[in-house]
Amino acid sequence: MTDRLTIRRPDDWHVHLRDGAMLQAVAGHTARQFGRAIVMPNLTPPVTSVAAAEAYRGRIMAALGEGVDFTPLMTCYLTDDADPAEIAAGHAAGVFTACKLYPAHATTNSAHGVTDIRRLTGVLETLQRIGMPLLIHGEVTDKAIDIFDREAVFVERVLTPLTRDYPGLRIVLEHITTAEAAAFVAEADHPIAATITPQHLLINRNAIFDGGLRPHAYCLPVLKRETHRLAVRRAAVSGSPRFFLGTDSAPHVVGAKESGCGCAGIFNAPFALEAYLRVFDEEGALDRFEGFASEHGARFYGRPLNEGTVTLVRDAVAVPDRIGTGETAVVPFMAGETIGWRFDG
Ligand SMILES: NC(=O)N[C@@H](CC(=O)O)C(=O)O
Ligand SMILES: [Zn+2]
Ligand SMILES: [Zn+2]
Repeated sequence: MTDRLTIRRPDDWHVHLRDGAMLQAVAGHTARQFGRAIVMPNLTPPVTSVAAAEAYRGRIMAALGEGVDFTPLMTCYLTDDADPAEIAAGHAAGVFTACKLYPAHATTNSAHGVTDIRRLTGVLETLQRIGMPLLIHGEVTDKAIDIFDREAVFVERVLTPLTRDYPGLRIVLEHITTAEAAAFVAEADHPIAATITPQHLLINRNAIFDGGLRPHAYCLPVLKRETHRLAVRRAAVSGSPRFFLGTDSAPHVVGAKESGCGCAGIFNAPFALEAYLRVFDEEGALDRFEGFASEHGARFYGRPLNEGTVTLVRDAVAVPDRIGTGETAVVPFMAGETIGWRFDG
């Protein structure tokens, strides 16, 4: 039995670092484990300009303080009026790493998102031409579609034609949750990849209703049934370079979760690597963990692999019930549970 695992320093290819007091509270958790992270732009207001992204990057670095070796990779939130010239300029200047497509009203802070992908023709042509990745929250927003089917329907109705119309467009389907999404990404004759969260690997939709309503297990795309969790797990440990780590760590203050209309989002940053490693351990795939955590994403994004390493040790680590106080009090993923691995730095 392997009791100690050292891998190249990993990256988080999908994270919400928020702003203000919450940014101060959570940024260090991500920077402690990861060398780089793709930072989601769904602030209020959203990050839609080069200037806003540069300012946000500055606030992230200020929150971390001096001497922290961490690179936030910034993204541009696409709206119906997104300007291809601004996006291309931001990419050329090294400010924008990717663009993020939120279908309007699909998830937290997506009210300014895209109402119809056909409005993005100029943007998509530009992204394809300059090789800039399009990151997608892949759910249809049609209220007539059952919430558990919205990702699979998105793959069929939106993603399939998108890959046909833009054969060179680099796409990351974010936080996949279904067998349909995993199969599409694995098999498509297209430059496409997917991020996978720890929660979609470790729990299924029963967790939302386990003895009562569990708001801290609620995220979007919503957890699916067990067969989907198993399909996503197989994809993660398959060794395919198209699947890589993206925590989707999405903190909401405890009162916003434990509410008559609780926010979607699971805060998993403090024990992210430990949670993922548990999955690879259970699957007998420890030898594939480094690819998933530290190599596949960097290669897809055309970035060098990180220097340096991190080490995880087999150990009983208790996840606290709550982290922080007041306006930054959050309940972490797996609160009150014990994880079998400890991050050793
Ligand atoms: N995943 C979530 O449930 N929530 C995210 C938004 C998102 O990634 O869709 C958030 O910003 O809170
Ligand atoms: Zn999302
Ligand atoms: Zn997210």
